[in-house]
Amino acid sequence: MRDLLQLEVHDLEVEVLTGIYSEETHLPQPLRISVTADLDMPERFAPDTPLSASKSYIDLKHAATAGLPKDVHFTLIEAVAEHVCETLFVSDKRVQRVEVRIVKLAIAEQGESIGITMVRHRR
Ligand SMILES: Nc1nc2c(c(=O)[nH]1)N=C([C@H](O)[C@@H](O)CO)CN2
Repeated sequence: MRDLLQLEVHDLEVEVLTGIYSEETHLPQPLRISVTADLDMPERFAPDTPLSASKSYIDLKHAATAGLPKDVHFTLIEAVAEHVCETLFVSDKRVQRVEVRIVKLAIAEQGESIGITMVRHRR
């Protein structure tokens, strides 16, 4: 089995224009987004191995925050997850798989978490 490195960022709260219903189409709403990216990695990380041998986890944070367009309405949160996946695949060919979990915070009634998890593999 191949070794892999998983970069992770969890529980980012991001305002995104998303939703099916008319009351959701004008104002951004809060989503909780977590991202895991599977990366090819070198044979070994030595003490002096530079960051270029890996990938900054800050890139994941950027893909799920500033990298999301403010002026696009995403009908489904699936499309938000898709955008995050595409950003990471395009940014680095070593990224082989991306998992994005999105919880739509505004629809919780008693603290439950409602949303999706998308897993995409590089095609
Ligand atoms: N799989 C999905 N189901 C639903 C979504 C969605 O984005 N993906 N969105 C909605 C509505 O926007 C809802 O959250 C508004 O309360 C319903 N189901």
